[in-house]
Amino acid sequence: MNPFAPARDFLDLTLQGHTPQQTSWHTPALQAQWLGHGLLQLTPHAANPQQEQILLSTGIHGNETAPIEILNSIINDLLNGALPLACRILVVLGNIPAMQSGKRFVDYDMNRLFDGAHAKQPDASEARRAAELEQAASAFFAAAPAGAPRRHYDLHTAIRGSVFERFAIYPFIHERQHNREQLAWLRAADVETVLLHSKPAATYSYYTSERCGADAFTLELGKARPFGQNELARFTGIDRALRERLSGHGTTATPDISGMRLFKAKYDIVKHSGEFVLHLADDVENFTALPHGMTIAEDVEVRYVADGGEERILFPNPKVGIGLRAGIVIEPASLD
Ligand SMILES: O=C(O)CCC(=O)N[C@@H](CCC(=O)O)C(=O)O
Ligand SMILES: [Zn+2]
Repeated sequence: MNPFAPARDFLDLTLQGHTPQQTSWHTPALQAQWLGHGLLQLTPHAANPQQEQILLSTGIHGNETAPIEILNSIINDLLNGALPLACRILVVLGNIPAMQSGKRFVDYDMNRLFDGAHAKQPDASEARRAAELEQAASAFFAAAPAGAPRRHYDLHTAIRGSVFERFAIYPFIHERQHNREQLAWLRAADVETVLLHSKPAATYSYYTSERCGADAFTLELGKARPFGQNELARFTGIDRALRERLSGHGTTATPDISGMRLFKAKYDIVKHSGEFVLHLADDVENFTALPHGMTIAEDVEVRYVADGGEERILFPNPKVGIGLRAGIVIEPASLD
């Protein structure tokens, strides 16, 4: 039986904006619960209470389609029994109107609206959805057995190409250590570069890390392309690693993170006004080194100048809204 019929599957149903005829059903291996548009919870019948609780989100930016396709294919395999499920998961397809129109966002970048920031943009269509996604994450983790590890992988692709093709962003954490087992798993997923954020942010991964106690990551898995135009062969590492983790085989007792490239955020380049100018061409890739003394960007009363020769640029984007981050200057780091 296909619970999403006449839609093909969960993604198809979500893009069509339909509600399934049944919102809760069983397969021989699991219970599925459709919790709302783009929200699907799967619980294995034979759950070990100490097993991980994993939130998998994607489509927070509607044009970042490769991870949406990958996650949908994993869901299909869990539902049809081709892939065993060992842990309770919540799947979130984030910005559905933006996915339908192939855009990063409709009114406002959703990944700047979490941790309460939605209250400051009440007119943006994304504000209500960000509040819903916070609530979905909080309810999912609140219902987890005490002591079960909590994870959140927020899957993205980036606007620009990248010197290091795949990378993770580790939200700023308070009074916790960076989780080496998680880093080793990322390495096994071919994600060998990690940016350690240095301050709180209004992103979904910061929200679940800070408010839900999850080991949370924003994963940048390649370059953003429209549905159907992704070279899925470039995403086999994360596909394999997620499948292993969900079926209970992903953890390593002796985490090895040797050879991983670690960076930390030094400061944000902020677009303060319409006068903002970025002195980096459109084809400059993420992680490009910034020579000492180079003017990276200028705005009214501020010049951003590279210092020391070890700095690199991440997410340069002069088209962001005023007041938002137009790039991050990063530098090499080591673990605490
Ligand atoms: O390619 C870009 O310029 C942006 C890619 C992207 O969406 N990145 C995330 C990173 C989130 C974080 O800093 O944790 C974002 O900008 O929301
Ligand atoms: Zn994104």
